[in-house]
Amino acid sequence: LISVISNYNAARKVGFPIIISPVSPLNPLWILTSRAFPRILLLKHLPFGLGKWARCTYMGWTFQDKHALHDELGPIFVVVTPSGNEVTVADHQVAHTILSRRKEFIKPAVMYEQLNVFGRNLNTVEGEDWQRQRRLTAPNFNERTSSLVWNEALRQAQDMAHSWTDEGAAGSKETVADTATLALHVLTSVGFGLSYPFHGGVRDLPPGHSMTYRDALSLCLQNIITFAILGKKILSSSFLPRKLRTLGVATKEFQRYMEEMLSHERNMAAKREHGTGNLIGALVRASEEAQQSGDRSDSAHLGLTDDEIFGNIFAFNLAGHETTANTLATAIVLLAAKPEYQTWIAEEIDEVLHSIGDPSKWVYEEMFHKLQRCLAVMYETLRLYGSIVFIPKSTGFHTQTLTLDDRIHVLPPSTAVNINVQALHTDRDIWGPDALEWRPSRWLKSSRIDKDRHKSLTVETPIESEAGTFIPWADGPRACVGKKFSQVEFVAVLATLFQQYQVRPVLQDGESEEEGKRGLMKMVNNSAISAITLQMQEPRSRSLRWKKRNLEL
Ligand code: HEM
Repeated sequence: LISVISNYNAARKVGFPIIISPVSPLNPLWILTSRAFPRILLLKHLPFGLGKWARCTYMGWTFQDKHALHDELGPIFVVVTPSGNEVTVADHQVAHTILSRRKEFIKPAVMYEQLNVFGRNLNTVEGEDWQRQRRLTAPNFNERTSSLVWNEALRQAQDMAHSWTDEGAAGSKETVADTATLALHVLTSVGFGLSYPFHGGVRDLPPGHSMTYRDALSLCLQNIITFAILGKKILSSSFLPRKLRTLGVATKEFQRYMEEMLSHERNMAAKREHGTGNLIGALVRASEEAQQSGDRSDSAHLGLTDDEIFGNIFAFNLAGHETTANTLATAIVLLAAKPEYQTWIAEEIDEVLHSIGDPSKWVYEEMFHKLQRCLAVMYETLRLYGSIVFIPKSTGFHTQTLTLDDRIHVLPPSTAVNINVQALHTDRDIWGPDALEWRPSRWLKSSRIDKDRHKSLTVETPIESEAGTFIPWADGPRACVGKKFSQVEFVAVLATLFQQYQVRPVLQDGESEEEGKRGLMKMVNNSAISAITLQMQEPRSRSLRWKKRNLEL
C-alpha cells in the first residue's frame, strides 16, 4: 500500500490518466494466478471502474482489449502498481519516438538473463555490447540469406502441401504443427546448412551424437520456459524425471553441434576457403574480420566470443521460429475463411509466373518483390494477430527525466513504458472504420498509368504506413533483424500453396459453408499469448481440406 501511494504521487506529476492496480503485471505469482484461475479476471466488471486494473494486467490483454481502453482513457495512460509505474502508449508518434531513442528507452536486459542459456546474444544485451553484436550480426541477414530462405521454403512448402492434399476430404488439423516444422527446417538449413525432408525422414546420426541437430533444437525451442528457468547445469543432472533428462541431452547435443560447426567454419576460414554460406559461418567470418581489422582494445574491433556466436545462433532460432510459423498458420486459416483472398493472390502468382516466362523457374530475385499481394496477406495478419510479448522499456538509467515528444509530460526515472501494438494496429483513426476487419487489399492501392494514347495499365503499389502506426517487427535501431527473412519465407510458402491449391474448412455436423468459415474465424480469434507469441488456443478444433485449384472442392 505504501508503495502504491508513493507511486501514485509520482504518477500524478506526469499528468496522464491513471489506473491503480493492486498487482504488478510481471509479478510471477500474479502471472501464475491469472493463468491458473482466469475467473479472477472477472473482477474487471466491478462497478465504478474499480476493476479496470484487471483489464490491463494479464498477459495478452492487449489482444482482447484492442483499442477499447484507449478509447476510454486517451492515447497514453499510466498503470500504478506496487512495483512501479507503467506507461501504456498507443500514440503512433510517441511510439516512434520511443523506438527511435534507444539510449533513453532501454530494454531491461536483466529481465532476459534467463535466455542466455548458450551465451549472451543480440536479444538479451544492451548498450555497447548490443551495438557491437548488432554490427556483427545484422549484415549477415542479406540478399544471399534471403535467397537461401526462399529456396528452402519452396522445397518445404511443396512437401507440406502434398501431405495436406493426401488427407483428402477429411482434411488436416495440423496447420500449426506443420508450419512449425516448416519454419524449423528453414532455420536449420539457413542457420546451419542442414536440410531435412519435411516428413522427418531418417537422417543418419553423425558419429558420437544421439540426436539429430533438428530434434535437439526443436526440443530446446519447445521447452524454452523450462529451459530458461532451470538452466543448463540443473538439466544435466541425472536425478531428474525422464522428460527433463531428455531436454538436458538435447541441450548438450545442440551445444556440441554448434561447437563442431564452429571449428569446421574456422578451419575453412583459415584455409581461405569459402564457408558453407550459412549463418553460423557468416558470424565466424564477420567476427574474425573485425578482430583482424585493428586494435583490439577498441571495442569497434572486437569480434564475438564463441559463447556469443552460440548465443546468437540460438537467439535467431528462438526469435524466428514461433513468430514466423504462427503468422503462416494464422494466415492460412484466415485465407480458408475468406477464399476470395485466395483468388486474389492466385491471380497475382499466375501473372508473375507468366511475366518471368518459365513457370518452373521460381527464382527469388525475379519473384519475391513482385508478389505484393502475398506480402499484403502477411502484413494484414500481423496487424491483427501479430502480437508478441514486448517487455516494457525502462526510461530511467541514462536520463534523470524525460519528455515524451513535445508534450509537457515528464517521466521520472525508471518508469516502464509499454507500447500497445494491438491498440495502434486497430486504431480507427489510422485504419478506418473497418480497422477490426482482416482485409489484405488495404495494403495496396491501384492506379492507372497511360502507356500510350490507346493503352492504359492498372498498377498496384504498396501503401506507405506512417511511422509508428505499423510495428509488428518493432521499429528504430532495435527493430527485428529477421524481418526480411520472415517475409521471404512467408511469401515463398504462400506462393507455392496457392499457385496450385485452394483450401476450405471441413464442415462439421451438417454445417453450411458460411458456418464453417465462421468456425474458422472463431478459432483464430480464440488466441492468447502462450510462450512468446499470440497463438490459437485450439488449433486442432477445425480441419482444412486442400485440393488442386482447377478441381471442384
Ligand atoms: C513474423 C516474424 C517475426 C516477427 C513478428 C518478429 C518481431 C520482432 C520484434 C517485435 C522484435 C523486437 C523485440 C523487442 O524489442 O522486445 C524482434 C527482434 C528480433 N528478432 Fe524478430 N520477428 C520475426 C522473425 C524473426 C526471424 C525470422 C529472426 C531470425 C532468423 C528474428 C530475429 C530477431 C532478433 C535477433 C531480434 C533482436 C534484435 C535486437 O534486439 O537488436 N526475428 N523481432
